[in-house]
Amino acid sequence: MNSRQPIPVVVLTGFLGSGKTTVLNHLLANRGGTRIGVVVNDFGSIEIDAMSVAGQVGDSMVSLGGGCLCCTVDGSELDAYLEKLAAPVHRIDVIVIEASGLAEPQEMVKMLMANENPAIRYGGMVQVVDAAEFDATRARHPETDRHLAVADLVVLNKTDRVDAAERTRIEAALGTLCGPGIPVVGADHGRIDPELLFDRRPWTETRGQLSFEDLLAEAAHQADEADGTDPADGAGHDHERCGHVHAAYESIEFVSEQALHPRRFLDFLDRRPAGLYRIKGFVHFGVPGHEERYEVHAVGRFLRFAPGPWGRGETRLTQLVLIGSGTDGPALLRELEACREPAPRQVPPESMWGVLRYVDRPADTPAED
Ligand SMILES: Nc1nc2c(ncn2[C@@H]2O[C@H](COP(=O)(O)OP(=O)(O)OP(=O)(O)O)[C@@H](O)[C@H]2O)c(=O)[nH]1
Repeated sequence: MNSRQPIPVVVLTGFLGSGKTTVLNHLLANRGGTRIGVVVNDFGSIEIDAMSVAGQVGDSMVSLGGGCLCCTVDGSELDAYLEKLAAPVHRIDVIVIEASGLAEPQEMVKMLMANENPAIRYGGMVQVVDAAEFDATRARHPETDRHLAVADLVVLNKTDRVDAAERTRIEAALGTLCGPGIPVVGADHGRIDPELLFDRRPWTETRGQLSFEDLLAEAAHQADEADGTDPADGAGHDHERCGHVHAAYESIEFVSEQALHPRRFLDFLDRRPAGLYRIKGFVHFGVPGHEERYEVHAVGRFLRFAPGPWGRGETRLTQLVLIGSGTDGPALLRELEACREPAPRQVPPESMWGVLRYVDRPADTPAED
């Protein structure tokens, strides 16, 4: 008999680029001995979020790319993964679902409420809000207010990007938009107290995180046994007709084995159209002295690069996901192709200066708790 309590499933939502992956990585890094099951839902088919989370914790999650979970017709794709994560053998304490930045939170909650698996229970919705983009996001998407009204906890993230008066103004606005008594927690780089989401176990009880390979192997096996369909293939999404926020957005992917020229790429970023709201991914410049993998994030006009090591044996690829509304996808791809550089070793290192202006210096980077 299973005497365990149902495992809470927490939904982490928030508009494109608000900081969901940053919050999730912070929780994973500060989980103590708690075992967290993670479901990451990327909008694009290149799973940048999944890669960013995996890099943080050593591949301990399930990734559902290629569309918003909220459009899954019957929720069975999600149910199958939750069932897998909730199996007693994994001894998971809490499951966190990072929704895509364009997901409809209410739909996700409905799907979880309808789940009849006694091993899990809905554990609440955390909405991440970008303080610097608060007004712009609400203007662009009036649905934001409706999403806030159903949140159980609001994380007002990127407080480092607004001054005290602006923060007070946003907190007051959130106070009226959120349900009565809903906590609004300010955060810089997603650093919230993990206890807000789950009871942290002491490190002495640590049993390690679940391996991604374990999950995939078992999921593939179950899919074979069922009807031969792959639960990770994103089937069932109907972005055109669902009427959700993401129906107005398109996602474009760019992959290049050739390096990108730093100046040409930065020019591309400087000229990016206003409708191209989000860019994320990894860039290979290959310029002498700058051979690292550069993670890039653009959120509205905000731009950051973060250099880091390539994984062992990892192919040096540029992989970008561009998400926008009313953008000309083929033209953007042509512009990116023109950024390719066949001889990066011959590119002078000072060509990187423009990129380096957007790298946070160590003093800017918050220390972990
Ligand atoms: N200045 C500042 N930047 C932040 C903060 N939190 C996150 N960022 C940066 O914002 C960018 C987007 O953060 P993510 O965590 O990837 O956002 P997300 O909500 O997961 O993005 P999507 O999955 O595309 O919706 C990254 O460059 C982060 O480093 C913060 O508190 N302050």
